Amino acid sequence: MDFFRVLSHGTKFDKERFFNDAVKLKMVRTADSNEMPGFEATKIKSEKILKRKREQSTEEEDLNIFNTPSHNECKDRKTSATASQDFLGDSFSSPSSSTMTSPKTITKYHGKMSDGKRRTKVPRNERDVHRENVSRIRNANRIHIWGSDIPDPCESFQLVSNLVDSKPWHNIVSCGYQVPTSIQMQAIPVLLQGREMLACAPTGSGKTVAFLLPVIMMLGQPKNVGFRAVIVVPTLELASQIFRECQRLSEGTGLKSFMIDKNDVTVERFKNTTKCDILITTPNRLVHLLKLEIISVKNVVHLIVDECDRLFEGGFRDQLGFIYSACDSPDIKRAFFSATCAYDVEEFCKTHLENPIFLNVGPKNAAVDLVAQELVFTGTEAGKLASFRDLVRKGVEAPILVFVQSQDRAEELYTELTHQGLRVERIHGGKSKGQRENIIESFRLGKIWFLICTSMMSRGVDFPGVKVVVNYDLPQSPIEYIHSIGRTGRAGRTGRAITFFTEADRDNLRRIAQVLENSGFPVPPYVLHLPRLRKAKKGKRKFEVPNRASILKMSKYDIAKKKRRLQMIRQSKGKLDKEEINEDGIEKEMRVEEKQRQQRGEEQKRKKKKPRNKDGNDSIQGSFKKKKQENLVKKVKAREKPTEDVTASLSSTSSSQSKKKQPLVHQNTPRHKWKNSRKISNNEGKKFGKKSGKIRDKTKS
Ligand SMILES: Nc1ncnc2c1ncn2[C@@H]1O[C@H](COP(=O)(O)OP(=O)(O)OP(=O)(O)O)[C@@H](O)[C@H]1O
Repeated sequence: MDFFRVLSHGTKFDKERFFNDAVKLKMVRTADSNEMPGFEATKIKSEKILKRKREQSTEEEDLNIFNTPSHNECKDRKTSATASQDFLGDSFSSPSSSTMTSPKTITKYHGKMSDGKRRTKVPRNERDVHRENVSRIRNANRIHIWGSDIPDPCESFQLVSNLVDSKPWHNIVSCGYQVPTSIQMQAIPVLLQGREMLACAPTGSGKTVAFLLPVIMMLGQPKNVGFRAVIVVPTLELASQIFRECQRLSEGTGLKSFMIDKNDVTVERFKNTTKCDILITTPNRLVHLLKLEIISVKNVVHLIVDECDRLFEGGFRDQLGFIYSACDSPDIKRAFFSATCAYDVEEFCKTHLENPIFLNVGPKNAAVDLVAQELVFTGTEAGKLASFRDLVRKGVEAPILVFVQSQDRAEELYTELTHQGLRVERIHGGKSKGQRENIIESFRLGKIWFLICTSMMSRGVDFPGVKVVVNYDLPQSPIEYIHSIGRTGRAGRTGRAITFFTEADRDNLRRIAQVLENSGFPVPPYVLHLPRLRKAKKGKRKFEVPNRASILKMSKYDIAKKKRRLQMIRQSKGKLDKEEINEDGIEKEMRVEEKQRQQRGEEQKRKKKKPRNKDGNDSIQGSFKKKKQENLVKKVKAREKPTEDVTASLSSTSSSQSKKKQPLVHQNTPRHKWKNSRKISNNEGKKFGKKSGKIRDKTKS
């Protein structure tokens, strides 16, 4: 019998059709069985049919989440899973099962049976009650799950096995997490059971804790054998955010986490990584290090891929494949997480994961319902800027994230908005790591109100305070849209998302409008009647971006002038504090500005403190005046001196000079003496320039 069970694991055994065989194999309870005396076999059979129908009606709802082409396959597997559960006996043996609603024997009126016989009141056993309880929790939390031998969800952190009073428990409490979110309720028990899974849950629903907590709990104590868990994410910003969260949750456990954040690949840097247990990285950096054989992932037993649908795109796909095959420990357990799920990922998980569990929270690929979404037609690019200014003028709650299509457009919008005196910054791939970190930190601290960013920031990054997201340029796909608006409305908070569109967005508009409509927000009817994008074009559009007119309203001359000015300012700052400017962080720049301001202030204070002269002049001015006067006196004296000398020498011989100045004397002096004096005065004119000549002329006249 056991051998038969093992052989038929996962297959469907039609107990209705082969009822007699099932009775022989003791797969169904009969009237003769000791467990349920007094019931006829036929009654049990009909009860089973009814029960299955009941289960199917609730479980079919769950299956709808996989309405991809693999839907039928999923359905078959689901039935087989249910069958295998029946076949293998009670599958609800997780620790939390005992803490569910206390089992009672309840009787229920089942209605008319399929064979037309009058219905009976059927006593329901412990297992039925338990199942109903589990599906009640799942339905209430919109948890849709598929797979075999699924553990029960846990409605509170206390119900997670071995968590209470452990170090991670204290960390959970100190983080202020009181109850698990929907994804945490189900994903934590699944991972703790050592199962492989694919999980999709809305943005901001706490997926990070959902995978970090079980990984930390299962790693237990540090072992000094190198990395035992690897978490792969698409961006550095997300990596550092998860690294921070990991450090918070693993505090006191002795586990060490490590993030590959620099391009520095020297062996020295990774020498001590054997003491680290959890590695958080972007795929390209890890692949690089693996190829250089600087680090090893041979002991990795937990591989977590966050934002998995993004990592299945473009160049990331090969890198992920490399990491996947490098983590080849026989005990490896893999889990894939994202807010949006792609068909490729599902197919991959179905074929490559071992007995996987598929988990979905809420409707598949939908925007988070706490965000109010708006579509705004702006006509042209100029209209966008006007609409944005209008938004600001009317009053919009900061901080605000503004998404644009490219780095260039981020720079252009930044230039335009800085004119308004808004506290704006931009962040994109063109910025260095240090700059990006500084900007994010300033944004978190509220020093920046408007952060202009590219799609690089649309995934995973958690700014709990962001109330409004503006899609200045329409995102390229509904998936990108869902992630970008998911930067607001996080962890149960509400938010607002405003999306601008122009005629250039004709191709993508319909698909994005569909997301709004599905969430119940108004969409102009004409948008929903736009022609569908052909499949071939749809694939291309992922990499094609609409040609948009420049955001800048200034002329090229003004832009060049402004650039020159900025350069000059930068250079002058560089002279002041070269080191700080080299880092080019906002805070540093602010500090430089602050320093300059302080210097200016001190100078002014010093000026104010200086004593003033009686006549109200500053002492400096007074002394300057004094000096000027002295100089003048000196000059005059210098000019006067030779004349005096001459007159003195003359006066010794004659008093012609005095006669010259006093014509009355002239008249009285003898003629020859006057002549001599005239001669001397002529010489004097030659000697001291025209002035004396002029004087002479005047005297002549
Ligand atoms: N149980 C909890 N109770 C309250 N807040 C929580 C809980 N778990 C996580 N959070 C908070 O929810 C916020 C979002 O979490 P997280 O970044 O993990 O979301 P996510 O699902 O990964 O989002 P995204 O899909 O955008 O990456 C964080 O600020 C986190 O601190």
